[in-house]
Amino acid sequence: MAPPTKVTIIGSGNWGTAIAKIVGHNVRRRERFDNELRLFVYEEMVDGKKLSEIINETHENVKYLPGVRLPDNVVAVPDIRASVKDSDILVFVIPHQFVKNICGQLKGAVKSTAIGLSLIKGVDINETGLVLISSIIEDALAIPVSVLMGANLANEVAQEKFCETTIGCKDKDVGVMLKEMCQAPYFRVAVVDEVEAVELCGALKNVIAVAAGITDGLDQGDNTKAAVIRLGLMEMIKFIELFYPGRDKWIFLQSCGIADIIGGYCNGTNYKMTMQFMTSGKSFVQLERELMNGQKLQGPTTAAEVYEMLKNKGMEDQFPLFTAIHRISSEGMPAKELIKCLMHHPEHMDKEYHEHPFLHLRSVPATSPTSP
Ligand SMILES: NC(=O)C1=CN([C@@H]2O[C@H](COP(=O)(O)OP(=O)(O)OC[C@H]3O[C@@H](n4cnc5c(N)ncnc54)[C@H](O)[C@@H]3O)[C@@H](O)[C@H]2O)C=CC1
Ligand SMILES: O=C(CO)COP(=O)(O)O
Repeated sequence: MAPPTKVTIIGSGNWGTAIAKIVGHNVRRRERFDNELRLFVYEEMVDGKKLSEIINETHENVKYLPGVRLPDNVVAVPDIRASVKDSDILVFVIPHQFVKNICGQLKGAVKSTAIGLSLIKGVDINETGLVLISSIIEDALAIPVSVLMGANLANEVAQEKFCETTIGCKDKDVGVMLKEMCQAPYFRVAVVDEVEAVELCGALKNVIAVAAGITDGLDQGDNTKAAVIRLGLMEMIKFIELFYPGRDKWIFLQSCGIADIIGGYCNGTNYKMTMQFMTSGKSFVQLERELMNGQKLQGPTTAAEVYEMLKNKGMEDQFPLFTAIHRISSEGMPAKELIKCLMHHPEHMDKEYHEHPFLHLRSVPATSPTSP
C-alpha cells in the first residue's frame, strides 16, 4: 500500500487557519492521508509568547482566527523548511507579496514528487508582463500547482456557514484527491480543469471589491453596486481573454467567478477597508498598519499591478473600471470619478446588433424575425 499522503499548509493568517480546520478534520478521517497536518506559522510574539506555541498549546490561532478551535492533529511549525519535509501536498495560503521570498526559502527542501495547491489571490508582474502566483511557485519549486478560489470569507467558513469553492486542476486524479482533502459538509468543492482563469478570477475580484467600498463611500445605492458587479465582471472576462484567450466562459459562473465578486461586496476586508479609506482620508498603507492587526490588504496592491500591466500595453481605456479603481485608491483621483467611469463605460451595449469582441455574444439573434 502506498504510504499516506502528507500535507503542509504554508500560511496561518485568517484564511490559512480556517482552511487548516477543514483539512485537519479531513486528513484525520481519510485513510489516504497522513494523520498529522503541519501548519507553517510565520513566527511572531503575541502577548509575550510565540504564536506557534500558543497554537500548539491551545489549538487556537488567537491572532488571526480567534475563537475557532483547530483539530488537535494540526501542528504549528515555525521553521518553513522543516514544515514541508517529506510533504506530498503543499497548500500555499500567504499574502501574495510574500510568495517569492517564501519560495526562495523552500528551494531544495521540497519533495520532488510534491504537488501544490494555491489559495492565494493576487498577481505579479515582471518585464514580460503578467505572472500568475501559481507559476511563481511552479517555477521556483518545480512542482505542479493547482488553485482553489471562491466566495470564501474565512471567518464564515470557520463558523461552518455554507459556501462553495472552485478548484482548478489539470490532472483528474489530483483533482479528486484535492477535493477529498478540502470538501466539508459546509464547504462544497467543484473541480474544473482550468487553472489560469480560476486564479485570475480570485485576484481580480479583490480589485472589484475596492470599487464596492468606493460606491458605498460615495453613498450610492444597491443599483450602483449591481452596475459595478456587471461591469467589473465584463472587465474580468476581457482581461482573462486578453492574457489567456479561449477559456470557457462557464468558469465565470462558478464560485470563483460571479459568486466571489458578490461575496467580496458583502463583508470582505477589501470592502471594509475601502469604506475606511473613503471616510478617514487616510491611505490604504496607513489603514492596513493601524486597523488590520497584521492582516494584509490585497485589493489596492492588485489594482496597482493590474494597472501597471495595462499601462505597459497602452490599454487603460479598454479597462476604465480597473484603471479608475487604481487611480482612486493610490493616485489621489477623486472618488466621484468612478461614477463617470460607470456612465461612459465602453461595455454598455446599446447598438441594435452588437457583436461583442470578447464574449462572442450577440445582444439579439443575427436573424431575428423582424430582420429585413
Ligand atoms: N481572509 C480571507 O477571507 C481570504 C483570503 N484569501 C487569500 O488568502 C491569502 C492569505 O490571506 P490570509 O490567510 O487571510 O492572511 P492574513 O491577511 O489574515 O494574514 C497575513 C499573514 O501573513 C503573514 N506574514 C506577515 N509577514 C510575512 C512574511 N514576511 N512572510 C510570510 N508571511 C508573512 C502573517 O503571519 C499572517 O499569517 C491572500 O492571498 C488572500 O487574498 C482567499 C480567500 C479568503
Ligand atoms: O477573498 C475573500 C473571500 O473569498 C476574502 O476577501 P477579503 O480579503 O476582501 O476579506
